[in-house]
Amino acid sequence: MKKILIIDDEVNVAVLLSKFLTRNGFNVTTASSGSSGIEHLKNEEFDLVLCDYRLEDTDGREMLRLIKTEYPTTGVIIITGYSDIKMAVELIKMGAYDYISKPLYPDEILNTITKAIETRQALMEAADAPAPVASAKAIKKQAVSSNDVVVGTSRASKELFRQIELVAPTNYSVIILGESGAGKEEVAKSIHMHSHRSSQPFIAMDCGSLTKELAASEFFGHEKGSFTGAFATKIGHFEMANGGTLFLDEVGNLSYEIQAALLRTVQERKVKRIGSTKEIDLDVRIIVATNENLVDAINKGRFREDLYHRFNEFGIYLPPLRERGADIMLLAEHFLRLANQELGRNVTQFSAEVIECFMNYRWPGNVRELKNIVRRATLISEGSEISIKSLPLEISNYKLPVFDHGNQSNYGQSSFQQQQPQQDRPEQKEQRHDLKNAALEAEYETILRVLREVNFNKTKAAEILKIDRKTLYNKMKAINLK
Ligand SMILES: Nc1ncnc2c1ncn2[C@@H]1O[C@H](COP(=O)(O)OP(=O)(O)OP(=O)(O)O)[C@@H](O)[C@H]1O
Repeated sequence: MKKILIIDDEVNVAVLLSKFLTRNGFNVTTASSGSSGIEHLKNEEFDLVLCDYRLEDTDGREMLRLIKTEYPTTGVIIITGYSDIKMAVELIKMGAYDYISKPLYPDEILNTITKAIETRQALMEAADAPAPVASAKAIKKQAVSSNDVVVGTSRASKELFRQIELVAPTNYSVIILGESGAGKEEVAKSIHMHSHRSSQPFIAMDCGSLTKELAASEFFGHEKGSFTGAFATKIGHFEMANGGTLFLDEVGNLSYEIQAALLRTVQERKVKRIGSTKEIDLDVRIIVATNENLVDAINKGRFREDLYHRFNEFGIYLPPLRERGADIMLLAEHFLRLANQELGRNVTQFSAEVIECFMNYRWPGNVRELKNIVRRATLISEGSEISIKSLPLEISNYKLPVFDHGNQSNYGQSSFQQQQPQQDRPEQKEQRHDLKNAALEAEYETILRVLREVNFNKTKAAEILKIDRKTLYNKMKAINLK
């Protein structure tokens, strides 16, 4: 069970947070002052410290400095009031994993904590087992990295990493094209990690979940009182990424107006917070990702051609997982190691049948789907090997596509017939009847089913599930689908 230390002198906040996190499976200790927090840290090891910025006997900056020096592997998240956001950005640069602003929202807290713990795990694992993962040194250098990156051995991956190495040291803007879940954000992080900006921030924005109203303020920030609801000054993502890299995911979803404002900012290399007259100089490298061909979006009048050319100084195509043969098992083994660590299991291998299934399956959700399948299989496996019984039926029953007129395998042809799932196996039925997790399990299954139906297109999935994209995004993160 992951251990969290909450340091907050507002006892009500600490108690509420502690109850919430305990309900969500964490082992929580609270401290009402900086000094008692330090005592706890001396006595036991914590995965994460949640520390309020304003403490009576010290402050978040001092606590962070101390924790990073004495307990460098412990993650730190700072809790701030609205007016402390600028300070929070500096704290992140000093090594805090993230900050959470008050008022605190459960979804946000849980997501941030989960990511922070994943990062810690990834860093510790990188230190233990460097190959075939990118070197521990490279990963540690990029404090923003949330995962180890497996460098594939397939021809497609070798070409991909050649391109990453080629473009990383330059200041070129890059467009990464690839299916959902193929690892576009990981590619962006790798470019950042291999660039001279690696010690500076890497800021990722999911443009798909931005509403029109929010977008400008998220990109450019705003001054307190500049519009109704602007209760405090907000730093925009451009400003946060200054000196480093700004990664815009699903950039094709941005509205036309925001595209115009983006173009101006990129051309002028200056940003002004909404409601401010002060221009701030920018030195930001932009990397964008898309799962649709932006040229089609231009032809349909949804994407500005001038902005496209600004972004397209270098283009990288990230092939889908099904075209990256040898990488599949390399990634699967990596995710097995992560899952063992996370779940405290000792599953050491995949059965031959599982390997065959993995190599044949289409992986519409790409690396994200593989990660998720391996994690679930590790959880429900009883022995030291992942057997075919631990896979969902749509994967274990997946057969190689065949020609209509024969049974010769012909993967990727349009004339294939996919075999229908067989009856549920009794073992799987039993495993599903765990009442405690029934609601979560049902939500998980529904989200996963819908995502599969729409080839992991989050916008379409959110529409079908009748939730907004941001909520879907948060739920995917909470159940480890992101
Ligand atoms: N080479 C890799 N090594 C390790 N993990 C990877 C690799 N590629 C992808 N992943 C993992 O797979 C998941 C999906 O990757 P990522 O978020 O980068 O995909 P994406 O293409 O940006 O997805 P989306 O289009 O939905 O935003 C993440 O959990 C990521 O850590």
